[in-house]
Amino acid sequence: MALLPLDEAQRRLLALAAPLPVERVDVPGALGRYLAEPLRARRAQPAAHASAMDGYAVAGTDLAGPWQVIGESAAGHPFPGQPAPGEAVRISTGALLPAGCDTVIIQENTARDGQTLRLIAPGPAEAQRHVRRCGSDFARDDELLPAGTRIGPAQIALALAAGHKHLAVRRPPRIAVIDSGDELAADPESCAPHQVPASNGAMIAALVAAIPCEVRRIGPVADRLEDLTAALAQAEDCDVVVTTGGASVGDHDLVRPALANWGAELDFWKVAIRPGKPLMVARRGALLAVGLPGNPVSSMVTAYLFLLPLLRALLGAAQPLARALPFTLAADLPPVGDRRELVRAAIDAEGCLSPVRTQDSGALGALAAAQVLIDRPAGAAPAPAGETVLAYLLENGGLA
Ligand SMILES: Nc1nc2c(c(=O)[nH]1)N[C@H]1C(S)=C(S)[C@@H](COP(=O)(O)OP(=O)(O)OC[C@H]3O[C@@H](n4cnc5c(N)ncnc54)[C@H](O)[C@@H]3O)O[C@H]1N2
Ligand code: MOO
Repeated sequence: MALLPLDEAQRRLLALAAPLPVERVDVPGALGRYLAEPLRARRAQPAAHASAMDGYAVAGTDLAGPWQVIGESAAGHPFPGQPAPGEAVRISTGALLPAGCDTVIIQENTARDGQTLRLIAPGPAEAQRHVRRCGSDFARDDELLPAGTRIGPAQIALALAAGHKHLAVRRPPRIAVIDSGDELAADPESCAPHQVPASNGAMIAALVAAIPCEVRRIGPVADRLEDLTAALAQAEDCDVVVTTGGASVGDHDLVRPALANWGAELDFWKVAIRPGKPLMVARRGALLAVGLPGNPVSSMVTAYLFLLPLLRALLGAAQPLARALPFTLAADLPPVGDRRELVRAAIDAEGCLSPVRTQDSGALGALAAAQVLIDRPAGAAPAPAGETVLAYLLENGGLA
């Protein structure tokens, strides 16, 4: 099977991902999900002209003073009357402007003696200053966010401010993560020399924690066709099953035959990237299987490039793929071979990138020192320090 270019492999995977059913959840509970429909404003914000500062509300046609202070408009307690020329109303930040007022003079620019208020500012007061006009943040019926937008802290506040108690979002995907390999020890404190502590499953579960989903961990499972098939069968009620290891061409690499044994149909296998070449994707009805390579760095990189976008797509994200950002190189990079390379790198104090000490796909010590993946095209010439490169942020699943 020919190696697929990364873009094409991602496209093929995302084409298999139908967004999950819609449910309505309370607004704070929608954190990390994606809007299933556009967010419209059910009210205007501010709902009336409001003050942006603490001071005095006056009419824009009555700016010279002095004024008589005839009352107060506090947040939640509007002033009921309408000041006449020569009158002002004490006002606090966020409070509504009294009728007939369109200007706030900040209190630092005034002196008050009893109810008499004077300007002490060097210049004249300016009409319409320090006022948040009705609807200046948003107007009623405005489309505030398109469907497919991720709901973060600001979007939660916006939805509440726009008058929503609930939001329509997609239900979180259920995923099963299977560690497989005879060499894997479940207990890292009791690991014989011929064994390796199972770490990929926990790493993948931690990586997807940035995205709302239910994770079931399975294994470690032995390198036996029937064991692996039985492990896959345990994931039948899930939306996605993820395996790590056994994805390559060795005699004990059984994920492909186990997927076939279980009735899953292979969609593609092997992508032209380093690390992560043996990635495979299969489907069994609506259930998608993502076979990650066993090498820990390959597992992490392919989970980042394929599994996270898949979960976002199932949640209805408009932009499921991570976005790469430009960075300056602090060190030279070697040329790239015939597979697109995801170079593990650290961000220095100046915000520039240096590759970590080894790019070995088994080197977890080096992976743990990396904060980004530099995206290097296949066949690229050496890149000298100072050059701009594109890189994906690893933290929290990156910027999508
Ligand atoms: N003749 C060839 N050999 C290999 C090729 C190839 O094209 N031809 N591809 C290489 C590449 S690239 C990769 S990546 C690896 C991936 O192989 P597998 O997916 O079959 O992974 P395993 O052989 O099962 O394990 C590799 C390595 O990773 C460790 N591992 C596996 N699972 C876990 C886990 N859950 N937690 C921690 N560590 C794990 C395992 O012990 C091995 O050391 O194949 C190359 N070979
Ligand atoms: O692709 Mo493998 O992941 O080069 O080590």
